[in-house]
Amino acid sequence: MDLNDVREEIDRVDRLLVRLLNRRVQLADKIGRVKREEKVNIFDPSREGSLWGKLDSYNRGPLSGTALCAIYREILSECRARQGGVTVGWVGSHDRGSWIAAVLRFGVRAMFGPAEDLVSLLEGILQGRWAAGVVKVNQVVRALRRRLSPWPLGQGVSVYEELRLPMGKKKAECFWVLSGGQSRCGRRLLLWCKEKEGKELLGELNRLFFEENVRCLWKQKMELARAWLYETEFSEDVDFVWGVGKDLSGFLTKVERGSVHWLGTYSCYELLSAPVVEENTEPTP
Ligand SMILES: O=C(O)C(=O)C[C@]1(C(=O)O)C=C[C@@H](O)C=C1
Repeated sequence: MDLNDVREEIDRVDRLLVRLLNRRVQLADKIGRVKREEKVNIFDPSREGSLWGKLDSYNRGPLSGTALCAIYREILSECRARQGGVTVGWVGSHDRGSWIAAVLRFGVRAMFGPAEDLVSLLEGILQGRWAAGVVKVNQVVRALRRRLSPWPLGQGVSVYEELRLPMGKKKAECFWVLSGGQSRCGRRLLLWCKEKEGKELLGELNRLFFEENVRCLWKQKMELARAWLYETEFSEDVDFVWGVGKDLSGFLTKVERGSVHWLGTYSCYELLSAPVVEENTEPTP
């Protein structure tokens, strides 16, 4: 194989890619003009949610999903910036995890601002100061346990995505992307675990966090979970499908990719064992 021949081919592909990228940016500019005229928000989390699903289904490899995601993160970041830009709030000045997650989600062309706590983040989103917010799931859980803040769903702010940042070999830190409006994912919780555990955890979760806000559904069998998703996914009030259990994400990734609007998975045990932090015991920056 002649190296120069392959490099020439790469040059041709690069030229084409750059041309196509500019075409995409021009189309986003067009949308930006309409959005300005009609006073529509630049950041559209539902549209972006469906875009991630579509990209994944277009990708036949060998490009990895992670790489495709990283490339599109910056493409979208540029498109939003040209439309006027989005500001993203993040909670947790004492640890930079949420900020890193925010940059990894919104790219280098977004603007970022720290929020004192979850309540100020929710307020900032409601008041339009931030188009989106990123918060560690454990921080939401802690705030809920201290009854410091309302469950964000149904209060004018919704959870749109869950991000997982790998931390070490086996661990990952979970973050939520919040934004204004009603996300298309409902208020149902899909628990995916053994019957006995499921019943216990369901009771505990309801008692601790969700009260009347979230309808919980527990399914033990894959076929039932699938039937449940088909039956509910496009109905109005299903906005939030939250799976708990190890196998669920793999199953949905394979079977349902692109059709489930948003799905987060989290271990119930991690959630429930999150320490209750008393007032004034937060680590200081
Ligand atoms: O579809 C839109 O509303 C756009 O503005 C385009 C676009 C994109 O570049 O794909 C950009 C920003 C939005 O958050 C969603 C998608």
